[in-house]
Amino acid sequence: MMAYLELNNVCKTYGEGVHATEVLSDINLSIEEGEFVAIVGFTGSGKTTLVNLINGLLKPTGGEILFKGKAVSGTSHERGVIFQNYSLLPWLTVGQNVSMAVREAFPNEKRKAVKERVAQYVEMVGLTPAISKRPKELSGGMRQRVAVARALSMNPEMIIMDEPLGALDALTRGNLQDEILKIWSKDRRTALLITNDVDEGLYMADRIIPLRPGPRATLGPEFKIDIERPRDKTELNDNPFYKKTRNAIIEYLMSIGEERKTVSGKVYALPELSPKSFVA
Ligand SMILES: Nc1ncnc2c1ncn2[C@@H]1O[C@H](COP(=O)(O)OP(=O)(O)OP(=O)(O)O)[C@@H](O)[C@H]1O
Repeated sequence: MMAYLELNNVCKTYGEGVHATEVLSDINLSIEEGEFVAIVGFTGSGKTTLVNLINGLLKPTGGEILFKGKAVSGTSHERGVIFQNYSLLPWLTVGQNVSMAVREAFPNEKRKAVKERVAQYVEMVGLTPAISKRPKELSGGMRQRVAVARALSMNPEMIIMDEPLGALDALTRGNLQDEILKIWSKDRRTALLITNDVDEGLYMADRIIPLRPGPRATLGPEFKIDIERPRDKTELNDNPFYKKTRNAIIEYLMSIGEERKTVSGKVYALPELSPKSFVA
């Protein structure tokens, strides 16, 4: 069977000649429709580059990226991205930020239908009372909710998340994880989450794949997260499979971190690995 998203021997080099840096090297990834995959990577290892390649903002230097069997060329509303920095337009209200996306994705939709769709997604992320506010009047968590609403309002088949919750406090982060999971499980959109937080990946994904540190970053072995959904954070902490998998991933990340350090003399920041007390 053809995979839903497929990366075959994908490489990405920035610059040319002596200034060339191969950021990603030989990336092979295959995601099935409806799957939730998390890629856990080190800071600066090329996570955003990978997102932009899959999204179609960047072209691979080598290899191919197939979405539903066709080579990705440019961005598409079929793939919605939630960026790490919200990227809201500061002079527009919450409703207007979402509306812009809706009109772009559904150019033929009538005003009333657009308005209804905007209201629906703003409601979904619990921001109806703030619909007329501008980004500067919102907290970081609220802004990220707008970004989530905006990406989902375009009704993408696949949701790509580039460290979407990195800047948020633990409580807000937990709430938004749950909201994204709720939306994802409702119609099982294919989802790709890029994160530096192993626990976030363990809580949300079906599979975790480490991105080895760059330059020439490549994907490591996958870890399957065979834990029933919906998952309960408090129970997860006592789940032997969860503990075993978490340890295995962390051990793997630490070992490649050490390897790189001795190879390049450079220090790479590790993803968040410390044990966490989950907020229920
Ligand atoms: N347009 C560009 N030109 C040259 N080098 C670039 C460009 N974009 C990114 N890089 C380099 O590629 C490497 C990977 O960058 P990228 O932003 O993909 O990493 P990241 O894992 O998303 O980082 P972070 O965790 O800090 O967000 C970095 O060393 C960066 O300096």
